[in-house]
Amino acid sequence: MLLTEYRLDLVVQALRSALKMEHPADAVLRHFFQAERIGSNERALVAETLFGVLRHRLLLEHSCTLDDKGQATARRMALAYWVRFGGYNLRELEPLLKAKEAEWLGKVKGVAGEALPLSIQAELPDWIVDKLRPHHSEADILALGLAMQQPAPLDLRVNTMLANRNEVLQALQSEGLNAQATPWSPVGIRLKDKPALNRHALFLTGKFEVQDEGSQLLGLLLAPKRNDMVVDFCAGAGGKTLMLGALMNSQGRLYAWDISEKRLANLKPRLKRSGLSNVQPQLIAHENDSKVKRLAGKIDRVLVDAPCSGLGTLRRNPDLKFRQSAQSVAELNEKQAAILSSAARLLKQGGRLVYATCSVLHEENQAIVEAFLATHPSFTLVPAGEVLRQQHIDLAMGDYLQLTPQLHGTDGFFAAVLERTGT
Ligand SMILES: C[S@@+](CC[C@H](N)C(=O)[O-])C[C@H]1O[C@@H](n2cnc3c(N)ncnc32)[C@H](O)[C@@H]1O
Repeated sequence: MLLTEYRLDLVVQALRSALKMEHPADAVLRHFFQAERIGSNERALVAETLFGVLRHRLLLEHSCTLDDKGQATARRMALAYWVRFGGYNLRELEPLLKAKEAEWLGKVKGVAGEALPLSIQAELPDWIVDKLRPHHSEADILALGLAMQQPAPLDLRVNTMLANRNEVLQALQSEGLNAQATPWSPVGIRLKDKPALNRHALFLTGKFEVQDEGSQLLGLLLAPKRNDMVVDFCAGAGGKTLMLGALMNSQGRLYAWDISEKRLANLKPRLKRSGLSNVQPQLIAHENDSKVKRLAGKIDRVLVDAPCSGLGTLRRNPDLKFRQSAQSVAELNEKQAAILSSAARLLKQGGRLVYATCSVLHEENQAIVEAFLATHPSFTLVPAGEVLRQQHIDLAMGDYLQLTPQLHGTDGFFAAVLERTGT
């Protein structure tokens, strides 16, 4: 796309807001597009550059120190991004450049990435590298960081209440879309490109929903049965609730709880499309809400999709690594432990709970589960690998489900399967 002063100016305006990190990048972009009525080419350029800059922010900031100006302004970050990652050459940028910028950008192009510190190569701030180091090799941290710099594909889940995977797959392929069955989830479809699907007839009629394959595997680990009583404790807008409801064939009862009225409201239209009639969305005040006491010991399956740092979703939300911090993770850890121990009260003997996050940090994952097991002797860890085998899913895992983009092509997910074996 031709780069003009006008287009650069739009990009700089959007980036200035995003780089403040006061709001999530996708919200910044939404507000920007509402305020600026711009053409589709400009929208694509602004979105691509904004997310690209956030993905590569550490290297770009380093690049901004390579001349005597040294400042990482929105303009310089955008120019450096275009030269280094956007596929533009200096000649294409020339008409936009001020004195000495061409010289500086020549240096940016030549930076040898391999010689930079791990944090910059992996595009993970120091506080995240520090948290990963005790549990991962440097090579693994780098592989994770590099995989998180790639945009994610678009995964769909076929709603088995209304369609089967082949039918949806064939329909999408016949429209010329590059669609493949996902490797592990039997109800998933992966699209290589990211077409806008929110007006697609199969979406509007509830035959598919957008859901990462990793998230689908969490539902398959919980494996609710048709007439079970199930609680989705942190249901949000219901990404996983809808899958659980379909796995139950719209039978039994599925409570979708959350403390956020807004998120539960977003579940309503999705629920309507899905054709499910076994889901009951309910607002709870906090994890010790009286509803927990009322249903204690009565529930067959509980999903705790805990609030977390979201660091497993950096492909989609690259700004999270700058919006979270060691302190916010510590606060989340307290919440995660409190939610897990309260939710566990719901289970009847023999019942199953899945604790899950979309984080790659040990302290949000294994550490929470280990501390729970140490203080709750009536619960036993069931190896996730074993549950996957029972579900005929050919994915090798040990005690925990641990998914990463570099190994599995999914977002980063963690899950532990716990069973109430005692009273
Ligand atoms: C990871 S998100 C859930 C995403 C959702 N399960 C999905 O698949 O779309 C975590 C959710 O936990 C909710 N939450 C936070 N604190 C909670 C609490 N104390 N009890 C229940 N839900 C809580 C948040 O509002 C948020 O919607």
